[in-house]
Amino acid sequence: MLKVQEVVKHFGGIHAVDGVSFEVSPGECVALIGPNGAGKSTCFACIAGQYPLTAGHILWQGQPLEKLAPAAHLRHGVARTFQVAQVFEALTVLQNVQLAAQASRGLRAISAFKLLDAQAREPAHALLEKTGLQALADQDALSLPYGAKKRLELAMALAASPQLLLLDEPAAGLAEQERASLMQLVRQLAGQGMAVLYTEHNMDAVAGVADRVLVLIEGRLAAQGSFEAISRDATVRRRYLGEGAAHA
Ligand SMILES: Nc1ncnc2c1ncn2[C@@H]1O[C@H](COP(=O)(O)OP(=O)(O)OP(=O)(O)O)[C@@H](O)[C@H]1O
Repeated sequence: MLKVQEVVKHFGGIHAVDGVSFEVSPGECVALIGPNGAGKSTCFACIAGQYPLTAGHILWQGQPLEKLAPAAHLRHGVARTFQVAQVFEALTVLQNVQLAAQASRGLRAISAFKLLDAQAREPAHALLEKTGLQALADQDALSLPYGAKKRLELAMALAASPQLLLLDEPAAGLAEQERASLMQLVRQLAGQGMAVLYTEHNMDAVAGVADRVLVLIEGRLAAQGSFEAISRDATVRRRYLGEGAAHA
C-alpha cells in the first residue's frame, strides 16, 4: 500500500503541497485532479522521488519512499510515466521495451543496449501484445504517432513488473478514441492487482476509470471519493468542476 502522510512541499514562500495525506491500495486506480497550480504535479513529483519533502512521509509497502533516489524506485516495484512520453527514439519499439526490462534489472543503459538479448525478447513481445503495440514492434520509436508513444512509455514502465504505477497525465495530447482505449488498459492493470495513481486534467479519463478521485485545491486535499461523489461536492463544483470554474 502507498501511504502519503502529511506531505508538505514548499518552494520558498510558495506552499505547493500543504499537508496532504491519502492511501492507494493494490488493485486501486486513483486519480489526482484539481485546478491549475493546485499542487498535483508537485505532489506526484514528491511521490516519484523528484523532490525532497519539506515535511511528511511517503511509505510504499512500509518502506520510506522519500529516502530512495528515483532510480531506486524501480527496484522497489514503483514505476512511472511522464506528461510528455519519454522513449528512446533511435531504437525500435521492441528494443525500447527490452532495454527497459534490462535496465530495471540494474544493468546500465549503455551495456544493456549492447546486451539486448533473446532472454528479454519474449517478455518484451508479451508487453507489446498487452499494450496493443505488437504490429509496431520493429518500427523506430521516432516515427510513432503520439498515442503509440504514450503506450510505448507505459509498456516500458510495465517492463519493470511494478506493483505501483505512477502516471503523469496519461491522457494528455490523446484523441478521444486513443484516450478511451489507453484508460481502459490502465483500468485493466489495476484490475490485475496493481496500485495505480495518476494525475489528470481530462475528466473523460477520470469518470468511469478511477475508483477514487482526490481533489487538490491550493495544496490541500479538498475532497475525495468516487467521481460521482466529488462531482456533487459544493467546494469542488465551485472551485474546479462546476459552472464558471476554469479548468483545462
Ligand atoms: N519548481 C518549482 N519552483 C517554484 N514553484 C513551483 C515549482 N513547481 C511548482 N511551483 C509552484 O507550486 C504551485 C503548484 O504547482 P503544480 O505545478 O504542482 O500545480 P499543478 O496542480 O500540477 O498545476 P498544473 O495543472 O497547471 O500543472 C504553483 O504555484 C507553482 O507555481
